[in-house]
Amino acid sequence: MSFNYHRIIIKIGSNVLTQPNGLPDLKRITHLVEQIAAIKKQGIEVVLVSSGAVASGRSLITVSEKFDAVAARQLLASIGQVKLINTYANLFEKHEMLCSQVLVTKEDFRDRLHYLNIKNCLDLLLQHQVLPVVNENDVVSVTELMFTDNDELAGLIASMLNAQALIILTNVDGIYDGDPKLDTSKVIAEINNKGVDFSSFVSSDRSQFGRGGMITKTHMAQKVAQLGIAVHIGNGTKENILTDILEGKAPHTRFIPHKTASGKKKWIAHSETSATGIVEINAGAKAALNSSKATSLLPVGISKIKTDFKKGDIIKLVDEHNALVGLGIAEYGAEKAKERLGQKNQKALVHYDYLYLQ
Ligand SMILES: Nc1ncnc2c1ncn2[C@@H]1O[C@H](COP(=O)(O)OP(=O)(O)O)[C@@H](O)[C@H]1O
Ligand SMILES: N[C@@H](CCC(=O)OP(=O)(O)O)C(=O)O
Repeated sequence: MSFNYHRIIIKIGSNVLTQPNGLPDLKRITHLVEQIAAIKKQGIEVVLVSSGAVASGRSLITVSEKFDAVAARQLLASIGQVKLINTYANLFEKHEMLCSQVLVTKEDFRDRLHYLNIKNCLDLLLQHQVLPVVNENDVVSVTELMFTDNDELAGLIASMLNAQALIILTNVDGIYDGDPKLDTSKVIAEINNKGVDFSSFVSSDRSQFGRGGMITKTHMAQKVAQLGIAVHIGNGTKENILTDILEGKAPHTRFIPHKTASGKKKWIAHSETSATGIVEINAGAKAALNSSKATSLLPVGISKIKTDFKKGDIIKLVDEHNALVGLGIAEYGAEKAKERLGQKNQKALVHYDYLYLQ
């Protein structure tokens, strides 16, 4: 089955771009650029989220063991990003294409204003037929402010730009139903329903240079597919993988997209770290919100206002075990919410249109 997209996000992991010795694999990067150029020539808009700065840095400098991991990553990424982006610029120039560098940190998405600032810039680049090459800026983003990895960043970009698909290239054929190293394990071709428990067959093992692992990939892929964006996970080391995935020829894992969510819901879905308030909802409200009927969060379903928040803030909805149920925009502040706690016939605290369910 081939796919007819007009805007896609392509994420390439470190292990696809590097040889086993950690040096950049120029032959493979060249082949991937050829494929991306061919896709762009079909009129498909592409944003590339590329790891590999740290890996490129390793090919240029040796870091003494005495430096901690954060400092080493900053040093390697600062040096390596120059080499990485220059490699892309020179290779795309051969196809008469212009690429650009977009380095971001999680902080750049902290509120709607900053989020829209990045969105506007990426939209402008695409309008000018430029290929944005996005990467997390490891030089300035420190541990607590970092994305888990570029999979998370790629999922955010796909949602922000209302892409039809996110293609994630890693060093295995897709998500296996067991340990990928075992012959008995098979690639799962399609994943449809949210809430699949991947922990029974996705291990926390990461590839040699990967940062997030398959667990972060699957969680991000489920969230993005739930927002209405198809997610394809395939093997970036295979010949013609990108064009073959689009033509439905390559074995890989596809997360089937659900109903397309609004732009606002997509933003809310990626705003957990900027949430200020936390409200605990009761079992009845949890069941109602997760039913097929569009339901707002009413005060009658709230059991506790756990933290302060203002009207318009992003708030977390948690259950009695403090597990995240969803995120939403508060229609009024915590004080008013406390006054209305448990009451019937009161205005919704979170309207359905501004509610994202995990
Ligand atoms: N069930 C699974 N299916 C596929 N890969 C898995 C699974 N469980 C763990 N993995 C590991 O996840 C790795 C890919 O994730 P990661 O290291 O983050 O790569 P990348 O650099 O592409 O982001 C694979 O190399 C594999 O070792
Ligand atoms: N900004 C980092 C990204 C690291 C990362 O997410 O790696 P991976 O898990 O291989 O996609 C770099 O360029 O090395």
